[in-house]
Amino acid sequence: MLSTIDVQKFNTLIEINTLINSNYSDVRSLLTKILESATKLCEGEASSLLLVNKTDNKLYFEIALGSKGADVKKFTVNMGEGIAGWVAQHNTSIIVNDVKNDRRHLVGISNQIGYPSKTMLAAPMRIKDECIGVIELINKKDDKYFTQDDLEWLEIFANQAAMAFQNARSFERARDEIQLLQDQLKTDQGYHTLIAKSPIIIEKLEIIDRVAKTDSSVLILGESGVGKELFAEQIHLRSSRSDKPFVRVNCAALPEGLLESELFGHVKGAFTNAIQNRQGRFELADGGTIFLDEIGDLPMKLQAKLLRVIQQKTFEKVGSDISVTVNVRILAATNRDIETLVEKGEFRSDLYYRLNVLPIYIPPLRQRPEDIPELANFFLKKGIRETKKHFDGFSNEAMETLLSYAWPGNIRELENCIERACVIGKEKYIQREDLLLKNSASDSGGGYDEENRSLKTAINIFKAHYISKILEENDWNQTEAAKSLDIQRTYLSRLIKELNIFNPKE
Ligand SMILES: Nc1ncnc2c1ncn2[C@@H]1O[C@H](COP(=O)(O)OP(=O)(O)OP(=O)(O)O)[C@@H](O)[C@H]1O
Repeated sequence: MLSTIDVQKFNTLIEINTLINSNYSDVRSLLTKILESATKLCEGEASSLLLVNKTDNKLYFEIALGSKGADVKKFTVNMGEGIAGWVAQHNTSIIVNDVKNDRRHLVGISNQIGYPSKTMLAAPMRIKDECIGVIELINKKDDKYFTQDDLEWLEIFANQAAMAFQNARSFERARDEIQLLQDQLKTDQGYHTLIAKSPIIIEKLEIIDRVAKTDSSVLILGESGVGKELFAEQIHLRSSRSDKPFVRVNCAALPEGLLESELFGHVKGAFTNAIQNRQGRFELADGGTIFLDEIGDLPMKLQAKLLRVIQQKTFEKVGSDISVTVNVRILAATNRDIETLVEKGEFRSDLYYRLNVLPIYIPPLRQRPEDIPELANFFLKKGIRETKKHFDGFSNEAMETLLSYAWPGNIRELENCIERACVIGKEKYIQREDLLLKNSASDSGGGYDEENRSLKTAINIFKAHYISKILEENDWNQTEAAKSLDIQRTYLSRLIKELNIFNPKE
């Protein structure tokens, strides 16, 4: 008859099997669950799961449980070195109940983390007889010894882990491949992949879905680099015009004369270099969508012409008085404070109201940290493709830095940062140093890392955060912000300098 503990073990196995068959996508939590179960059922105090990296023939701690788990993860083990290395090299499981006197034991790691190993149990994770990793349990509870029975169970768990790992890896590879192909397809068609994970962006996409079905103009607002152009693409791609052209124009890129001809075209002889008739972007976009980026920089004269296109769908080419009629949906974007431009008389209010029928504000990256890991991994895959290097991801410290940085340049800055890290980083994980970022919570007031944990640093980080927030709420008007903060304006201005507070609108 089965004992209670066996029933518990069998139930755990069934539970793990169900998970393996249902949740391929999150391999880390699955492996953690397997390791936790093995540790609990074999009564270990601590445990690790190491994976073999064939490129450098080393074992990396993928998961480490127990009081010193976080410390262990910094180490790597050479093939054949230590008990885990021995198990990987010989592809055999072992019980070591007198670790101190076992030649294979790596004293270095135990000493450095201050966690003496007395007893150990280790089993290889095998796929088609090849060892791809090792599970090891450390110190049987209550100073007991590990038994043959424990070892047999650990082997079963190690097999489960190997199976889960293999399934998840194939799943991830297929998913990455699909994403890469989709991305390639989009790039070939001139579009970008939009990564969205945070609830706030998912909500924006839902709004965009609804907005896309209409023909109204849309004004997309947000700081530089937040992805306004990608949202414009989504509006077009989700609309009934998606099989028609999507034409982009940067209104700040050209001087007034050239921009007019670029937008509306010209006829032969309209100006010195007009040697033949030329279609403008509005005509090229006929039936589709035009995206006017940096609309806040559109010169007054062209603002009047644009207003007419919106109201009457007609315009004249430069040098012609014949009206051209087009059916174009207008999307516009700006990172400038357009309301202030209207107040100052630099942007026509009638055009603003026409464009602003459906305004969509894209929040800066610092307000949606959930997007950071997803975006970072997406750019990492692009970096891998371009540099042909093999990165498996980011070290924990690197990811913490990405998450705590303020990203004044938003996603564009993150993209550049990862691209650079792929070039300078060494396989197989991107390290914090490769990011070339100050490890700061707000790009201001100095970094906050292991060596720099003083109260003064923490206070400065808080001050920088808080002041940025108040400035943002007051549209970066220092007089107003100083009033809210109840300090002198001159003192605020000094703090801005001292704490390196950056105005993203400048
Ligand atoms: N959600 C996202 N997923 C993937 N890539 C993104 C995302 N958002 C932005 N990017 C990338 O970040 C970069 C900046 O995006 P984009 O040009 O759309 O920003 P913008 O808000 O229009 O900036 P600007 O105001 O300076 O014109 C681009 O390379 C874009 O592909």
